[in-house]
Amino acid sequence: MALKCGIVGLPNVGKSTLFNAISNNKAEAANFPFCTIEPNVGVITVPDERLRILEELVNPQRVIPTTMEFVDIAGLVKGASKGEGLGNQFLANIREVDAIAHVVRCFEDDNIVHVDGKVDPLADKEVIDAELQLKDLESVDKKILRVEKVAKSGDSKAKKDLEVLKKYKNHLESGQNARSLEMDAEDKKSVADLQLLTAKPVIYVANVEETALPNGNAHSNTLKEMAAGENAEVVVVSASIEAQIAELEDPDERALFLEEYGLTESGLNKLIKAAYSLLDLITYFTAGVQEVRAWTIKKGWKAPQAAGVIHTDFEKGFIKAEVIKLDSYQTYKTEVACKEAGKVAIEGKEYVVVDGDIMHFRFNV
Ligand SMILES: Nc1ncnc2c1ncn2[C@@H]1O[C@H](COP(=O)(O)OP(=O)(O)OP(=O)(O)O)[C@@H](O)[C@H]1O
Ligand SMILES: [Mg+2]
Repeated sequence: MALKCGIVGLPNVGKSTLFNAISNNKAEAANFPFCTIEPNVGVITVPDERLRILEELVNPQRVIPTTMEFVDIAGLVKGASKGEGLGNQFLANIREVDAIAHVVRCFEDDNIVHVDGKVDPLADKEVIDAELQLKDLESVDKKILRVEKVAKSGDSKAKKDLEVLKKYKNHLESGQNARSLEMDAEDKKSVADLQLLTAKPVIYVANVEETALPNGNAHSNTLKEMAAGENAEVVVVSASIEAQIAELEDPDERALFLEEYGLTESGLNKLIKAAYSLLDLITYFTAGVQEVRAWTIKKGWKAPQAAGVIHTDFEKGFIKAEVIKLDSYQTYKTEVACKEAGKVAIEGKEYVVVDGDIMHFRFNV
């Protein structure tokens, strides 16, 4: 289940700098099985302190974190929805991602050209939003044309679709993003096939100058105020610093570097984690002497479905799951000791996996 987060924004705002930092992370995770990489896609590991805790307890041969993909989508400009600056191609790239990291320039630097002449995070954000909205409007209009005919013939599903589509049309035409339209899950089905760009969950990345770390500057604060109104998160990073951090291989050196900038964690890590939870993803672990491993599932998944991420046979032949909580593992140190202390729960098909569960599946093939 590869989660893709697209890096979107105006040209020259720091997207590639950020992406390069991410790609360096990918090189670090090079011992990964099954990662095919396209030139514009970086497969990165999802940072998780719990893996280190498990590693110390279990002392396995290898530790395998879970991964996520970042896609560097080239800069969008005004008119992108009309094909300006290869816009259509880039917009098609956005269609394929699950979440959007919207990079907004918040750094002042006269040497770095801003496409619209001045640093103005809200105006920049609106340019991007408007292009995505126009593209969505195009999708909605096309579907309206199709559905209208069927609706006229009295088809009740088409009538309902039409009603929902018109709501989206009005919403988009008033300059708003599809994600802010309140719709129940049933109604949303009428637009699900369109994969609306502005319906995708978004995180804003405020790219500030390094002297503005750790808390950001006036520009990033403006962005935060805006984002609060959208219930969206803002991650403050300095892309150029992130690139430097990514080049440091020694964790101690990294920690020192971060400390110098008053940071406890790299902006990239924060961004990855934020993207992960934005998509309602959670992690469970398997822990054995051969391998300690993190697995990604969606919040709310039951044990058999979660087991299926490891192997389809695990899902098909699911019998039971043994579940240990991380704090029990930390207290009792081994699986055997956990068992003796009654801290291994035996769960059935209806068990909803909780973030951080350490799972052992029993199955039949
Ligand atoms: N936080 C920052 N502070 C100062 N300069 C920065 C910062 N982030 C990026 N830059 C500089 O901004 C310039 C543009 O960065 P970059 O190439 O990453 O932008 P981009 O968004 O990928 O542009 P494009 O859409 O054209 O590919 C680079 O010279 C980079 O070093
Ligand atoms: Mg670039």
